[in-house]
Amino acid sequence: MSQLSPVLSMVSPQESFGEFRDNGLRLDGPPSGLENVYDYEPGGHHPVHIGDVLNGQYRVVDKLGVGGHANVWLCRDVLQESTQYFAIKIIMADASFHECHELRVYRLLHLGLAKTDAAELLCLPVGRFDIHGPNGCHFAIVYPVLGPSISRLAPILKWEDSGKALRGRCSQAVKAMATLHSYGICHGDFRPANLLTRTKGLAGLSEERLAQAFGSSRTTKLVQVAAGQPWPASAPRYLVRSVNWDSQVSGDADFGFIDVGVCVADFGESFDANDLPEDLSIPQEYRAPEYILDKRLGIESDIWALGCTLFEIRTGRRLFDTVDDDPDEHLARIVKMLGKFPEPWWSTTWEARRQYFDDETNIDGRPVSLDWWSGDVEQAGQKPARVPHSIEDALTRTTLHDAHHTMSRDEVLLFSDLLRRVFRYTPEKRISVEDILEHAWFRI
Ligand SMILES: Nc1ncnc2c1ncn2[C@@H]1O[C@H](COP(=O)(O)OP(=O)(O)OP(=O)(O)O)[C@@H](O)[C@H]1O
Repeated sequence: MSQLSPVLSMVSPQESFGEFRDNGLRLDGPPSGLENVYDYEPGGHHPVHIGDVLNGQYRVVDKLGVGGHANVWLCRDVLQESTQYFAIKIIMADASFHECHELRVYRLLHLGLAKTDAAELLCLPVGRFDIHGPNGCHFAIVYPVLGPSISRLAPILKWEDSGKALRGRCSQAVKAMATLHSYGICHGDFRPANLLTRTKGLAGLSEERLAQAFGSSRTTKLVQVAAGQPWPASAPRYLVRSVNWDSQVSGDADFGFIDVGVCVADFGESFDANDLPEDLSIPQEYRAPEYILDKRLGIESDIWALGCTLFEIRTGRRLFDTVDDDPDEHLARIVKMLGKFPEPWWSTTWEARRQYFDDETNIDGRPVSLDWWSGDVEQAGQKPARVPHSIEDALTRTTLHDAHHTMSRDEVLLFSDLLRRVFRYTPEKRISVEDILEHAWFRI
């Protein structure tokens, strides 16, 4: 979910209050990978401890992830005789309101997607309940348990032919989007972080065995800044670090609980292709130029994000990596790689263009970048340009020194051909998701 509630949409707690938000607690350890301590207050996260039973049915066994507006807990269904695990996403109280974006996933259920062959490619909810706690009322959505993001697989799995395996994951990603598009739904936030792997072998596994597999004592205590106060009901006694999937794959060919199939999650930004939103919270790197420049969204902007995602899955690198999510730098990187924008974008719409490129192109028709642009030191004659000047160049560079993502010259050419069809500036000329699936790159 990437949507912001009225209260939580404030830029950052620090900026909004002019000082650090403080609930009187601090972590007794490093904060990396943990939710914000100050989000444990009315309107924020529900305080959870390992062993808590949610809704009289789900015992919390571990933590699966931390998002902008929710924590995801690994829970065992205590009402079932056989051991079954679920992922329970508990949304912050201030984000648990009727139009909560997380609930958009139910549109997929209403359309009957759970009954299609493609259902296993989509992370669909299997239940829902509310939690009334000290910080308010929280939506809790029950999902199947998924594994790590697809983009982390290549370095941690020891595939014999990682090229083939990664193209297979790409094909599943395309099929998932093709299914959504065939139902008139755009995902809206299609990117590797929202493409998780499925899991296997969890059903029937004891909690002890699970704890052994993921390791215990991944908690960090919370302590009170001013000692002697009563412990606030709004906060847990400790925060829990999310499961470390790497521990599941450090061994041999057995990938532990990870099933390498792709499952698309997070439909919080999804929209109806016939009822387009004005805004989207997809991160800058995956935004199509027509959205950045014209605020135009549609099936084609989903396909642009899919192209970025395919590149990232296959190469392990971001295609358009920007510093500080700067839209102008992003556009400059796109132009550097794909060429001059059409009018009126080039001369009028993109106001900052003259900070990056000359008006005229060179004799090859390529845009001439201004030499002081920090993203491109080509003209200083010192180091090679840091920004790739074509898709082919990007593919060659990113895979050159990375054993997990090496590509043959033939594959570079075929994959560049596919991506050039994806990254057409005119949205209507962009390749459709069905035609992507037919491309020769998938048949290498
Ligand atoms: N079904 C699931 N199974 C296992 N892990 C999950 C599942 N759903 C989410 N996660 C993990 O929890 C993390 C947080 O989930 P998610 O990104 O959906 O939260 P969010 O608050 O909606 O995020 P944001 O608003 O930042 O996009 C994910 O990055 C993922 O690692």
